[in-house]
Amino acid sequence: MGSTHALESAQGKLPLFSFGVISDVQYADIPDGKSFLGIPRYYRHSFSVLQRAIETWNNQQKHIFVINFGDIVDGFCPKDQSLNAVRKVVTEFEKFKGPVYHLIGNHCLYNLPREKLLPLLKIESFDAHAYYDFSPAPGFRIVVLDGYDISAIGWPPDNPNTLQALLFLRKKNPNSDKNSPEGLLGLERRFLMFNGAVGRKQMEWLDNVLQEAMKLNQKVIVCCHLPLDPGVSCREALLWNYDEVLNVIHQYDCVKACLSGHDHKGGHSIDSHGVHHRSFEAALECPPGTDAFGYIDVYDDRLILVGADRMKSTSMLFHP
Ligand SMILES: Nc1ccn([C@@H]2O[C@H](COP(=O)(O)O)[C@@H](O)[C@H]2O)c(=O)n1
Ligand SMILES: O=P(O)(O)OC[C@H](O)CO
Repeated sequence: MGSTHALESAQGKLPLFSFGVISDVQYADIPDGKSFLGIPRYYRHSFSVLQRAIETWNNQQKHIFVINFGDIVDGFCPKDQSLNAVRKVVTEFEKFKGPVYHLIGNHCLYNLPREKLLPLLKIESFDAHAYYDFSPAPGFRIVVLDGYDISAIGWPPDNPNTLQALLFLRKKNPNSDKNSPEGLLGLERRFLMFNGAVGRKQMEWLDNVLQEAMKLNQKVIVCCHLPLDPGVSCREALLWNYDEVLNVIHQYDCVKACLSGHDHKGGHSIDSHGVHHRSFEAALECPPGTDAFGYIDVYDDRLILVGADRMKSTSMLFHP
C-alpha cells in the first residue's frame, strides 16, 4: 500500500483520521470456484487477504477503526460449518487493535439468521435491524445502512419483511429463479433475491440522522453493502430502492461519499449532486498472493483511499 504517495504528498497535510476498509471476504473452507459469470473465487485464500489486511493496519498504527463491508462467509460454506466459519473470520477481525464495524451482506444471511449473526458481529439492535451510526471524530459521522432490511433472506419466513420482499419480487421479477435477471431491462435488473431494500422506518431514521448531521455541521460517509449509484456498479448489484435513498441523501449537503461492497469488481462514480460513490474490490476474487483492502485518509475537503494491490487508490474531493 503506498501507490498514492504522490496524492498524499500533494495534499501536504496530515489526515484528520484514517480507517481501514475491506469487503466481500466470503471465506469458506472449500476448493476455489467461480461466480455465475465465470469469475474465479478463492474461498480459502480470501482469509489470507484478511490476515494481511489486519497485520498491515496494525503495523500502520494510524487507523482509529476498521469497516468490514459485508459478506464475511460465502453461501457455499457447508451449513454445519457456518457458525465456526463466521466465528473464525470475526476472531481474525478482532486482532485489529481498535474497533471494527461490520455491515451485513447476503452471504452472511445465507449462513446465519439475523438473531445469531448480529450478536457475533456485535451489532446492537433491539429489533434485529443492522443500521446504525457513529461519530468517529468531531465534524464527521459514519452512517451504516441495512440493505437487507426488506429482504427475502435472513428474516424468519413469516416475518413481514420477508413477506413484503417476496411480494415485491413477485411483482418485479417474473423469472422462477428470483436471482435471475433474464428479461429484465436496464435498471430493473436489480430486482433479484440476492439484493434488498431500505424499509420505511430506516428511511425515516436516515432522514433524521442527516438532519441532525446538518445541524451539527458534520460531514457524512454513508456505508451500505449494496451500492447506491448506477454509475458505481453493475445494475444487478444495486439496492432495490437506491433511488429513494439517494433522494433522501440529496436533500442535504452533508453526505460526501457512499461506500459499498457486493459488486466485486469495484468502482468509483460521482453522482448528479457531487456525492462520491466507491464500491470496493472483493477480497474473495484475489488470486493467491494478491490483495484487496485499504485505508481511507479523511481530510476536511476530501477522502483519499489508499488501496493495496487490486484495490485501486482513489481521491474523492468533496463538492463545494
Ligand atoms: N447474471 C446472473 C447473475 C447471477 N445469477 C444467479 O445468482 C446466483 C448467484 O450469483 P453469483 O454471482 O454469486 O454466482 C447464481 O447462482 C444464479 O442463480 C443469474 O442468474 N444471472
Ligand atoms: O453477492 P454475490 O457474491 O452473490 O455476488 C453478487 C454479484 O456480484 C452482483 O452482481
